[in-house]
Amino acid sequence: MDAQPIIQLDNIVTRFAAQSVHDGVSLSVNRGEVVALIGGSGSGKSVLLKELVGLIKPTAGTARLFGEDVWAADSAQLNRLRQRFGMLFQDGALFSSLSVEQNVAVPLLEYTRLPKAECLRLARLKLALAGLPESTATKMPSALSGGMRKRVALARALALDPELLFLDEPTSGLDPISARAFDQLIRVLSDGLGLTVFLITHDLDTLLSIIDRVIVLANHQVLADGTVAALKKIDDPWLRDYFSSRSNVVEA
Ligand SMILES: Nc1ncnc2c1ncn2[C@@H]1O[C@H](COP(=O)(O)OP(=O)(O)OP(=O)(O)O)[C@@H](O)[C@H]1O
Repeated sequence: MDAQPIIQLDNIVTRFAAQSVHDGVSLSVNRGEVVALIGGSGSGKSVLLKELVGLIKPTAGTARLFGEDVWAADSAQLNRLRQRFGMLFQDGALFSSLSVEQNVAVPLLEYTRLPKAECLRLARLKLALAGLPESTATKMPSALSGGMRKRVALARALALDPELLFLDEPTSGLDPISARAFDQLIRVLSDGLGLTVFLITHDLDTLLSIIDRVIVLANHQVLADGTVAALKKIDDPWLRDYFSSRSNVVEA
């Protein structure tokens, strides 16, 4: 195992005008871990993810990926970093005017010098990795179910063989069976490819089935960091509410 964390946030402070979102958030994720970030609506989970991938600049503190300070990196360094992680946005963010295989080929065309035919061939391999049948490759995203579109977005996030995957609410909008199948796919990919996964979720089933560690954001800071079993023992009102409002799932 790499001694250096793959993700490291130190003392992140985020303010939007008078609104304080983060006030000294520190956390780290090691290679091969599957870690979930949870917290109430508006607690700053998505903003933290955006700060990590170079989309929103924190007011203070450092965000490191693979040991490199994201916000001190020049554009060439940032480009290299971007090729080492994949990101699955909440809505999938597929290009509606491109076919499924063309969507998955976008990062390959952008970041490699491979000929287009080779990019499309690799795209079809990634679609298979994401559990999609060959017949989906030439379809348009609008012809697929929500679960299949998520898998296409996952295939695209895997296009450049990333070491790290960011997922923003991967199971939102999926029926329970598709959600569990998607969870298992993430775990299989993490175990099989040694992928490090950092995801935002509200889905307790995801936490219970595939997550190694959970980090809780509340009151602008990290409230807790540990396994689900450890978190359930913490005497905190937010955590108590979180688990009790979902107790039927926990018992099941
Ligand atoms: N670009 C922005 N400019 C100003 N305020 C923002 C911006 N992005 C997010 N915010 C604010 O920061 C706060 C945290 O937002 P964020 O989307 O990170 O919450 P979240 O924890 O992901 O919530 P949810 O679970 O509902 O998705 C919110 O109050 C939001 O309105």
